[in-house]
Amino acid sequence: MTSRPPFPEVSALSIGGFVRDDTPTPEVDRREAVLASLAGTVRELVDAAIRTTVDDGEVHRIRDDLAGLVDRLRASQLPGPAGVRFNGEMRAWNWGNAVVGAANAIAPPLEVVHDASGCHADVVLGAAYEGPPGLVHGGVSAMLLDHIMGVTASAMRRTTFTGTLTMRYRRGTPLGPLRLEASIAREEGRKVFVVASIADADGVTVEADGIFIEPAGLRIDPQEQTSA
Ligand SMILES: CCCCCCCCCCCCCC(=O)SCCNC(=O)CCNC(=O)[C@H](O)C(C)(C)COP(=O)(O)OP(=O)(O)OC[C@H]1O[C@@H](n2cnc3c(N)ncnc32)[C@H](O)[C@@H]1OP(=O)(O)O
Repeated sequence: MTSRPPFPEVSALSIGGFVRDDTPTPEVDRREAVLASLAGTVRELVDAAIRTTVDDGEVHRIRDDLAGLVDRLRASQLPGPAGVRFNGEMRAWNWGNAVVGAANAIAPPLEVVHDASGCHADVVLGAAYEGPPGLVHGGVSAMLLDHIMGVTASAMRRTTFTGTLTMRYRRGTPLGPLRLEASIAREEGRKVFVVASIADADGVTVEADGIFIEPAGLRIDPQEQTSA
């Protein structure tokens, strides 16, 4: 669910940990849309479950119905997490990602947009992300900022890991519509210094700065990856 800037030459990319998978892009797009549709409904389910006031008997009947649906999904499963894959056109997909995964109902999902100064994302956080009453959980704020800062640091041309992440919670972040922004402050060798914020309609609620590091020896030429 991340918008893509123009691709650099494949040989210029550093994609440690990604798995080369030569599924054609139209097929990736088709399957992603199918799984996103399911995740959207599951996300609705999570919100509905949190906020339901139906009686106990109805809750138990719904639970039993859902257990049957889980069994149907379990009929064919990946052996582990979804991972991150990319094909020869550098179409990347990370359907299980906690923040942007198309198949992950836990992900809001964040739709990260690359812009002239870095990245931004508009998101609406509902009851599933609550910490203090009516406010976003501080760990959720950190998770979303970590992701958009990592995407900003990687700039779709290198792999960076979060080294240090510092948060300043200036005031409570209300559930509802929010805007995240991130930009690169400076770079020193393999270290990328990123600043970011979350804002509501009244201004910034959380500020973050982080050091994202391109690990030594993690540069992997995607041409050398075997199809999986
Ligand atoms: C097409 C491509 C698209 C890609 C899109 C991807 C988007 C993904 C978005 C995902 C977003 C989500 C993102 C996530 O969730 S990433 C998941 C959370 N992060 C981790 O799991 C990272 C775990 N740690 C490590 O892997 C290593 O320790 C790292 C990689 C961090 C460094 O290990 P490495 O062995 O390489 O380091 P080095 O010892 O050679 O030191 C190198 C320099 O760095 C300095 N340093 C070291 N550690 C830290 C530190 N903790 N803070 C500050 N600075 C540190 C050090 O002093 C030195 O500086 P200098 O002396 O040179 O000045």
